Amino acid sequence: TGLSRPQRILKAVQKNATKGNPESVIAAIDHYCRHSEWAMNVGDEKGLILDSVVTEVNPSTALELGTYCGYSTVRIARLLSPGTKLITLEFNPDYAAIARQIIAYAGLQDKVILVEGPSGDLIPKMKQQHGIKSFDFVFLDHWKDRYVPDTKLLEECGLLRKGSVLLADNVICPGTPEYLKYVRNDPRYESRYFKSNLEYTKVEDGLEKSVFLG
Ligand SMILES: CCc1ncnc2c1ncn2[C@@H]1O[C@H](/C=C/CNC(=O)c2cc(-c3ccc(F)cc3)cc(O)c2O)[C@@H](O)[C@H]1O
Ligand SMILES: [Mg+2]
Repeated sequence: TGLSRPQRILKAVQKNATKGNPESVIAAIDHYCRHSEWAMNVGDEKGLILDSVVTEVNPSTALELGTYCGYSTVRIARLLSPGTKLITLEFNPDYAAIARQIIAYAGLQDKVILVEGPSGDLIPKMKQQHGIKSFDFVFLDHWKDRYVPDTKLLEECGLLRKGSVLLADNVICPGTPEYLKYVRNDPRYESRYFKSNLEYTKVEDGLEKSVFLG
């Protein structure tokens, strides 16, 4: 049945981007997904908000839930200071295989640890497997009904500290009503909504930035 969408995205990167140049990888994916076929990357518009939050936090430890093709993985990893790593969790082995190639094409393989498996199983192993004390920054972009359980799991595992920043994609479209209620009503979080548009469309979507107050 031919190539999968992630495989077609990888081909667009190999055809149009320059090896070792993350900006060109990002541009190649955005051009392909805007002009050829839509895909659920955070995209260029919300990507600028992601960039600004990552730059502001300048995390020593960062976690991404839901790698997909690695588009936001590349966006985040390209901004990290030397010696810091992004851990990204992906349970679909086919997507993980494509993402590894896209991350490597961008030359960012040394800044990214892609772990295959469901986040619910992997989060409790972060301390022991990767020597993580806590995460300075977490990007949530996986199944939308997993945002609340995984946030609670991060709290329970002691992986959030005073000042940890959670940034959640798609809080309007497809929407994460339970998550918005959770982070906006819980006094341990200071939340703010960044209005934007669903990737490659004019439909409203946005990112919710929530600072854990400890
Ligand atoms: C088990 C926990 C767990 N552990 C580890 N990896 C996990 C996981 N749960 C999921 N994954 C992986 O993450 C990615 C899924 C991401 C899910 N994202 C959207 O559904 C989405 C949809 C739209 C949209 C679609 C259609 C529309 F019409 C409008 C908007 C736009 C967006 O930006 C979106 O992010 C895949 O790689 C999964 O394999
Ligand atoms: Mg998303």
